[in-house]
Amino acid sequence: MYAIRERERERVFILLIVLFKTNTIYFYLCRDISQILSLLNQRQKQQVEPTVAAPSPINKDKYVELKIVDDSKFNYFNKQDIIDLETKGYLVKDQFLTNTKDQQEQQQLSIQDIYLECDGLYESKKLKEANMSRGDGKWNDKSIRSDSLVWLNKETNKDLQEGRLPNISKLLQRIDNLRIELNNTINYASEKTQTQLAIYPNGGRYVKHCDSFLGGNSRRITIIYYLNYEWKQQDGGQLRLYDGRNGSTSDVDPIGDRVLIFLSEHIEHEVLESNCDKRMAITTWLY
Ligand SMILES: O=C(O)CCC(=O)C(=O)O
Ligand SMILES: [Fe+2]
Repeated sequence: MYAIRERERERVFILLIVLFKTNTIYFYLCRDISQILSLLNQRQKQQVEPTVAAPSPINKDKYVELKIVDDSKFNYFNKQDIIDLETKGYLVKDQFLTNTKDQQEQQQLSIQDIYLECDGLYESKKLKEANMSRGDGKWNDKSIRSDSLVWLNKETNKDLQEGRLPNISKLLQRIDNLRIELNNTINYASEKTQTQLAIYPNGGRYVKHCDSFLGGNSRRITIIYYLNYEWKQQDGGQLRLYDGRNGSTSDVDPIGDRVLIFLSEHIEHEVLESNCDKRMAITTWLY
């Protein structure tokens, strides 16, 4: 009798030890999982503000100093545009395709034809989901950046090289004329460019960011050509521009045939939620 009780006590004791140990293991497991979760959380927070702050303006009135050296070369731009770029950091030009002094240019191109070519690229799956990169990290999170894109650089894009995108090619030439005009009128000295087509699906957005990193690449000007020629207010997808000096914001509607130009290094911006089927824009960066 006594021996049986002794054995039972032993069993209970062993059971208690086992329970204690499994609890300990459970405790450590929980601790590790919560550490992993908090690390993931921290990373997610970093993703929401993925860029370093934009550099300060040279003074409170001007982001940069742009000096007009030859105003006879103005075609798309005028003196006020240059002042806007210096002081507000951005400017908007509407009816881009027809608003040129060049008579021939006015006739040549229709936004519908450009849109159709872009849509063709999308439908033939030439666009890839965009990544965000910062330092050596790369993220792909739809709630942060939801567009898909294709690079439209002549050096690398076969469709452009082989003449399959005649309307887009003409548009790119017009956009490049802006670069040449800046070089001629304000000595901008920009030789290198980079261009992409980006399409946002319904519900898409791109959180606040800066196109150029301090001490990183050297994108100086962002030129965006909007393609939604039937855009309506309820389609949303405005580009919110932040004024780093006083925190004020300006929302630019992504209206078709509109060109938005801003200082890549200074103007932080955010694509607000888009509610149309495909929000399309072609963006060129001047280096
Ligand atoms: O499409 C836009 O309005 C801006 C897109 C943008 O900010 C970007 O691609 O860096
Ligand atoms: Fe951007």
